[in-house]
Amino acid sequence: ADLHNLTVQEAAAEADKLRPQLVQWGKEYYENDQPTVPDAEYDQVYNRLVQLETAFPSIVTPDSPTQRVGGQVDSDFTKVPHPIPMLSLGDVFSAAELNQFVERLQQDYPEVQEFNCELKIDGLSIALRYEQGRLVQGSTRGNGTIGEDITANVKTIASVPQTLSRPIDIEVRGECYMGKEAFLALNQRRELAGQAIFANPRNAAAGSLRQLDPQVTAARHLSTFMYNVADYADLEATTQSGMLTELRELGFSVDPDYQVAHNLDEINAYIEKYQAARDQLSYGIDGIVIKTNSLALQQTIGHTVKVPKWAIAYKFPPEVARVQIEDIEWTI
Ligand SMILES: CC(C)(CNC(=O)c1ccc(Oc2ccccc2)cc1)c1ccc2c(N)nc(N)nc2n1
Repeated sequence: ADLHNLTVQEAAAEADKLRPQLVQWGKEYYENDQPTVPDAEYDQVYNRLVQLETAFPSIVTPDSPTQRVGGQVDSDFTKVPHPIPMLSLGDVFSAAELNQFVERLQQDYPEVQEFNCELKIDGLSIALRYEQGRLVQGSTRGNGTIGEDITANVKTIASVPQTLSRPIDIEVRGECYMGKEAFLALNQRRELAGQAIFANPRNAAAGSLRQLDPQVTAARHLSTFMYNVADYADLEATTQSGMLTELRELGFSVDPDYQVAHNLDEINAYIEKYQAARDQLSYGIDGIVIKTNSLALQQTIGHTVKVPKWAIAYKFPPEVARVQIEDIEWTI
């Protein structure tokens, strides 16, 4: 029944029915990995219990599944400010526009002679904060200046290091994504359970990260590729490519496909290489990011309110889902 016309007693009665159900399903899931219900059904019942307990805090019991360590009762996540904003990227959709961007940049700043080319992974941006080399907070990009706290969830992602190789304070940003295989498997499970499937890997990753229950996130096989440091003052690197190498040495998962380019021809060769290899990659990419390689020059060139002026995203046309013609019913 709709939350608003429930009495406290009715809410308590409904919650008392849902809890043992979730505990039972949780046991099947976490102990012998034999869930009798699909994730989506678990999520649905869990979120109903969260709604009931949020609307009627007096009915919360200490043993409620929502009170598990790391679980959060409030359905909206704690907000996390990004003092150093997580900027967006300007987009271009053709070689001509890309050439224009590079030529104009080199006209304004002739000293720009090196670029770093990186894949643009089809996921969502996250920030990871470490103190003395230990993970203390994970957050989503949100609107670039305010994100959501997803610390408990990022801790379940295998590629997120809990401890770095050096005990430094650092905030690292990158992409959280779901690989193609994990995406297809998840959608097959949801299809079998008659649940709505995710339209693309990005939505699947976002839905999996924004789970109130970290154990559900853990089962979604998320991956990360880190690509930026909020304040790189303590790093040795003086270039974007060097910073990525240093991030890998610190223990982060970094996409190895980055490559330094010295001119438009080398940039275009990189783009052609990955446009051709797109289907073979184990994760989705929606473009290529070209950055001025020198970190000092990045600071000189600067940024607008929303995007850096020393980087551009060259976007690929959206991958079309191939459907065999014989699968389509023709109405004559
Ligand atoms: C370049 C940047 C926008 C990150 N950089 C920033 O967010 C950023 C943030 C503050 C900056 O400068 C400031 C420092 C202090 C205060 C304000 C701004 C500069 C860059 C970006 C965004 C998305 C990317 C993506 N999907 N894939 C790859 N491979 N790279 C990406 N790179």
